[in-house]
Amino acid sequence: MKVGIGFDVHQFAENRKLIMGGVEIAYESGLLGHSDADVLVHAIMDAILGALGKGDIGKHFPDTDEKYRGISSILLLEHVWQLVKDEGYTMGNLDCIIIAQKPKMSPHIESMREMLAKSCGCAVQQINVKATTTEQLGFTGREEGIAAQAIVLLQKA
Ligand SMILES: Nc1ccn([C@@H]2O[C@H](COP(=O)(O)O)[C@@H](O)[C@H]2O)c(=O)n1
Ligand SMILES: C[C@@]1(CO)OP(=O)(O)OP(=O)(O)OC[C@H]1O
Repeated sequence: MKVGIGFDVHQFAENRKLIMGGVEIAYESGLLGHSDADVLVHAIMDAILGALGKGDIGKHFPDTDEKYRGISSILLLEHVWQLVKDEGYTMGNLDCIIIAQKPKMSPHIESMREMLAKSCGCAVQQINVKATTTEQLGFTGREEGIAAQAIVLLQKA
């Protein structure tokens, strides 16, 4: 078995789509990034790469490379998941948390789980997505951005 953790933060920006766990959420602003800035998927990829001992997303997908501009992070996750398969591992379970004052994530959680399970070739039941506010405290509480954390357990296939 291999375990890994991931964490990421992106700031809010106007005229950007809000993509979370591969799901587009209708909201007044989105997140800024070189990619689609899907902060949840970024934390998940870092957790997976950590479990594999293969660095982080900045190493695999540098933000200086134009080919990643505006790219769907779900596509990047599918690439990372191929590395898992190449190493002979499969999903044990993935747990993650979105730290956001707004918007409300709960209506979108099931769609996110389905997207993530599809990308990682596993059952929805192996993926858990949670959300919390920080009770108006800190940068997330001031609605300056969104953070996400993830932990993954990989098992030998
Ligand atoms: N952006 C968010 C934040 C929270 N939720 C849901 O609300 C519950 C209560 O959050 P607290 O921060 O007040 O503890 C939380 O457990 C989530 O179910 C959400 O959907 N979106
Ligand atoms: C995903 C990448 C690559 O497009 O870009 P961003 O969307 O800026 O995300 P970040 O978490 O800052 O770092 C990884 C990047 O290399």
